[in-house]
Amino acid sequence: AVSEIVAVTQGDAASGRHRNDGRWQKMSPRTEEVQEHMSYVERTRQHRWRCSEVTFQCPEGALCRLWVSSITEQLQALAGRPKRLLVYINPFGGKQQGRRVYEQKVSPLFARAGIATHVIVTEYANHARDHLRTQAELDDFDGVVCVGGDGMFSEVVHGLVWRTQSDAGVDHHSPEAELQPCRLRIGIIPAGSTDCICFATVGTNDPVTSALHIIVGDSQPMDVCSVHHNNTFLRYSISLLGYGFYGDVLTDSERKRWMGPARYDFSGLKTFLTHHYYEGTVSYLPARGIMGNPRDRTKCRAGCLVCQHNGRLHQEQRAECDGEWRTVRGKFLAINAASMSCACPRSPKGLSPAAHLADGTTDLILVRKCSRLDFLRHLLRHTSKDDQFDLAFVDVHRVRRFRFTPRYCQSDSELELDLRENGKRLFSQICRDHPACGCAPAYSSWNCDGEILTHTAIEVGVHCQLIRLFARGIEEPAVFEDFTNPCAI
Ligand SMILES: Nc1ncnc2c1ncn2[C@@H]1O[C@H](COP(=O)(O)OP(=O)(O)OP(=O)(O)O)[C@@H](O)[C@H]1O
Repeated sequence: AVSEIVAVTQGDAASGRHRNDGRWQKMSPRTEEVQEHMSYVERTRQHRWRCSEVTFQCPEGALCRLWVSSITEQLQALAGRPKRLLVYINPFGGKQQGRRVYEQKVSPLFARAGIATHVIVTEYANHARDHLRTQAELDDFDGVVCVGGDGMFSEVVHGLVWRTQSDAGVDHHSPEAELQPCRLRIGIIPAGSTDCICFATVGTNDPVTSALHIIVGDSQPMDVCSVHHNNTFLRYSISLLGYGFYGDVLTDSERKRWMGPARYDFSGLKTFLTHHYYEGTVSYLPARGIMGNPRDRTKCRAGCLVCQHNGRLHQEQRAECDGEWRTVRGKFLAINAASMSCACPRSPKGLSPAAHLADGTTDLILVRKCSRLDFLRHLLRHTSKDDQFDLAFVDVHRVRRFRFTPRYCQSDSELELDLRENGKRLFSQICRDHPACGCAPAYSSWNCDGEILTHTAIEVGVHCQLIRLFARGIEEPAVFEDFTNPCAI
């Protein structure tokens, strides 16, 4: 298909650039012949794309020129293809190969496709975010590309969403604000350590594949959650918000950066053994009248009908967003909000296998206090074919908004009521206020896409299809279905 051609150029058979390996090459080379070189997308294993080349021999220069100009015209008429890109490279992401990856694998492809670039190598954390917020001349570009990992992608999302709201005069602090969708698409050239967003939107973390998705002008809408505390904006989340287990794992692993990637397994095991639970109140607004539910076993894939249908509903019936809030109080080992499946090679099914990238909802998973053994059963089901939500102490709800208040933040009158209901709680409350006594801490932290939030009492709203990526979703159903890896939790 024309849409998967990268570029065509005219060569000269006599120039020494003559290639004899084109699959459709029919004519015997003659010195007066001219050649047309065509580069195109070829699919290989595991969602990887390659840029392959075919050479056509043409006996007449005029005919060849006609071919080249006609195909080039068709390529230029493809509306979604970017012509000018703003590129941010994190030289320190992952294995610190961002610069090399871009220069050797990506930049030559962009040049071949006739894409002009403005490249900025970041000098400090949040450089890309701050540049996008204030200085970047966004009108000059068709997209923003980040070379790095999920942290770098998050920076670009924060910069671009902030700038879009600021330009449109939207107050992003208000949890109820209707945010403006971003005009520019975002491309991710994976050069991080986890590349979770690439796995979710492309199916692999291969720089050439991502570059080709950018060149052909793919577009994958994505929801973004905004996280607030007391009507103040805290952060955006694209993949996972986790309190309790995943918050504690992150807090502990941050203290052990010197261990390298092994720190996640170490902190995971330690947090599991510690088995802390946290009291609090979760309120949520269920997503009503939409297609799909968290346990229907459908997977979000390229051209996802659930995302298309629910995205349309969201656009047409904004009133649906007002419904009845529900409240759950209790002791939780984990509270997770998964805005996408969060599947990656380490966790083949992900936290919520049927979650969607762009349906305007997040899957709120509540794991209530249970025994260590039961919690282990729940965790192990993330790597098996069994339903991880089919357990008495686990609830999952597809929601549009939610709030969490840890118990120590509850109002005095609520605490008093609790104390009257159960005198024993007085002792536990005293312990919480005096952690020196060695009992369990009263509160955990929120893990927001790998960053620790500064507040525990939060309000979260999902913004349907707020951003678009240069991606198309995973093309086939089978991906990372390797349930043999016991570490994949
Ligand atoms: N020049 C820089 N110096 C220091 N830190 C930077 C610089 N540029 C970006 N950063 C920060 O580095 C952090 C990590 O980068 P990145 O996400 O690219 O890699 P990673 O953490 O190894 O991968 P992943 O996020 O996929 O695990 C980001 O949060 C980003 O804000």
